[in-house]
Amino acid sequence: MKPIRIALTKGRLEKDTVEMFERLGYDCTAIREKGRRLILPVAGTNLEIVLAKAADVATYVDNGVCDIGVVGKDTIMEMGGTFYEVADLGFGKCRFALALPQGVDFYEGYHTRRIASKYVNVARGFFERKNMDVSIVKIEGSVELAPILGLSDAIVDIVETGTTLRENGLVVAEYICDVSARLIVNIASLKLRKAEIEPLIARIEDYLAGEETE
Ligand SMILES: Nc1ncnc2c1ncn2[C@@H]1O[C@H](COP(=O)(O)OP(=O)(O)OP(=O)(O)O)[C@@H](O)[C@H]1O
Ligand SMILES: O=P(O)(O)OC[C@H]1O[C@H](OP(=O)(O)OP(=O)(O)O)[C@H](O)[C@@H]1O
Repeated sequence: MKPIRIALTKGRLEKDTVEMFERLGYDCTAIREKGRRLILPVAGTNLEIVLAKAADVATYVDNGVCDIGVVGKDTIMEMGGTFYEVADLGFGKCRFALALPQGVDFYEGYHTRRIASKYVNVARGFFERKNMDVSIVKIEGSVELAPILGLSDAIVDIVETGTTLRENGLVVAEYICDVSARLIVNIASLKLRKAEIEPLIARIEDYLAGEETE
C-alpha cells in the first residue's frame, strides 16, 4: 500500500512538528538522523515524512503528491490553495503586522504609500479592506531593511518577539492577524484514504485537547 505522505515545513516549524509527532508516539529517529535526506520513513507505520520549504508544502498538498502537511497560516494566507485546514497546531505562533520607522505617522499626508513585504497578497488584502491604494514591492527576506534603506514607507511582516523590529528602529503600527502552524489535508486523500487519515487527525486533535487542559 502506498505510504501516507506528510509534508513538514523545514526550518522554524520543524523542531516543534517532530516533537509533536514523537509525543503522539511516532518513532522520528529517521527524521532526527536525516542528514541530507528529504523523504523519511516513520518506523513501524505506513507514514512517510517529506521535508520541504513552507510554500512547497502547500503546493505538494494542494496537488495531492503529499496527503497531509504542516505549514504556517502565513503561507496558507499568502498562497491560497485548495485543501482542508483541519487543525491549529498551537506552535509557530506569531502575528502579521504593519510596521514602520519609529516616529512616523503612516496615515499623514496623501501620497501613495509604498509597502515592502514577502507576503504581497496578505499586504494587498489588508489595504484593500481599508480601501487604501498602496504600491507593494516584493522583498524575499530581512524585509525590515526596506524602510530603513528608503525603499518603502512601511512593511507587512511576521512579528514574534518584536526584537527584529526594535533592533532596527521600527515599530508596529497595526496588528493584522494571528499566525500559527496548521495541519492541512489534500481533499481527494481525505476521501480516498479516510480510514487511514481520519484516525491520524483524531489522534492529533486528542493530543491538542490534552495540551490545552495541561
Ligand atoms: N519569527 C517567527 N516566529 C514564529 N514563527 C515564525 C517566525 N518566522 C516564521 N515563522 C513561521 O515559521 C514558518 C517557516 O519560517 P522559516 O523562517 O523557517 O522559513 P521561511 O519563512 O520559508 O524563510 P527562509 O527563506 O529563511 O527559509 C513561517 O512560514 C511561519 O509560519
Ligand atoms: O519578532 P521577531 O521575534 O524578531 O521575529 C520576526 C522576524 O522573524 C522572521 O524573519 P526570519 O528570521 O524568518 O528571516 P527573514 O526575514 O529572512 O524571513 C520575520 O520575517 C521577522 O524578520
